[in-house]
Amino acid sequence: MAVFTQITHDELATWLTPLNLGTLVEFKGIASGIENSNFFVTLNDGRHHTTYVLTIFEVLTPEQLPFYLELMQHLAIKGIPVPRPYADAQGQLFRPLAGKPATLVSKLSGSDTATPTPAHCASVGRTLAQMHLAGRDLQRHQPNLRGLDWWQMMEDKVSAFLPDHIAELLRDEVAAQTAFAQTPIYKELPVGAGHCDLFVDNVLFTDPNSPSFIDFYFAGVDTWLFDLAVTVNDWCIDRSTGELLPDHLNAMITAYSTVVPLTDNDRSAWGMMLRAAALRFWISRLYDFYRTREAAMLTPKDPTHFERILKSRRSQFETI
Ligand SMILES: Nc1ncnc2c1ncn2[C@@H]1O[C@H](COP(=O)(O)OP(=O)(O)OP(=O)(O)O)[C@@H](O)[C@H]1O
Ligand SMILES: N[C@@H](CCO)C(=O)O
Repeated sequence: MAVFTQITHDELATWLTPLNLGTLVEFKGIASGIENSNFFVTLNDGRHHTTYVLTIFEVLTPEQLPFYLELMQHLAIKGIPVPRPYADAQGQLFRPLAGKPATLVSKLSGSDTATPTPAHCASVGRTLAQMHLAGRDLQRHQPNLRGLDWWQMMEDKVSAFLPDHIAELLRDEVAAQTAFAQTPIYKELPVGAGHCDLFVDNVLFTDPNSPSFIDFYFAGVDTWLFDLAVTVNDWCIDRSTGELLPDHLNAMITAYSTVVPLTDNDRSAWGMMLRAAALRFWISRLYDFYRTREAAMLTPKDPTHFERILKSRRSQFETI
């Protein structure tokens, strides 16, 4: 279930009026997703029925939202296949609905794939690189809020729940990433707006060559290589072992580097970035696992999947 906030037809119709997109025909909650309340909303502009996606933000604050929504708007205007948020006459991209910030964005076609192939990986890699280039002139800046500072802050909180040898792994990796962030190799990596959560369930396809990216609500300014590593760690793996699949990996890296060439420095950093990307989601899943159990709300995602991926990447790539 992913409708945490209930709304009425009248309440929504009133909220939609300043967008001037048409009259409300119907709306229905979207079942998947764990962060926000999402609805498909159908409007009639006098000639056509068009369906949009309404998101009510359950956790994100009005201070954090402008970056995500302006990034999506910026990318959509530049032709990157992402949802376009709609503004009212004052240019506001979100306004309160049922006491929480809410936005209306375009609905993209297609569905996610349960079985990524090298062809999917190639189109995702190419589009990710195009997205990185298109984001270079975005004016607004917000760091990846799930970056190194957050890992350091979360380490003690989640360690409390872990057996000693697993807490030791966590401590060791956070320390390795802290040291790596001080190296010239890290400091030379290209930085810009990234999706930072481009998992298989956040990409919709009408065919394997036409991906659209959704769910930008963990986006942030980080190294482009970290964004690519997050993507590789979900798209180019054997899902039971977490091991990298060479054909998927080659397809994604080759397609990405056709648009944004990878440098020798990028290659030197690659192993640590794959480890960083695994660490980021291991920590967030650990946190959600214990927090969600307390709240008894949703089935949490499996943290041991990323513990396994981190161990595998650590055995493959040494600390720099
Ligand atoms: N712009 C869109 N166009 C089409 N479908 C969308 C769009 N936005 C969301 N969806 C649908 O709604 C579902 C849930 O959206 P989303 O993944 O953003 O939820 P969430 O709770 O924010 O995310 P998550 O649990 O992945 O962090 C998606 O899997 C997709 O099916
Ligand atoms: N992609 C994240 C969830 C947040 O979108 C995960 O699989 O842990």
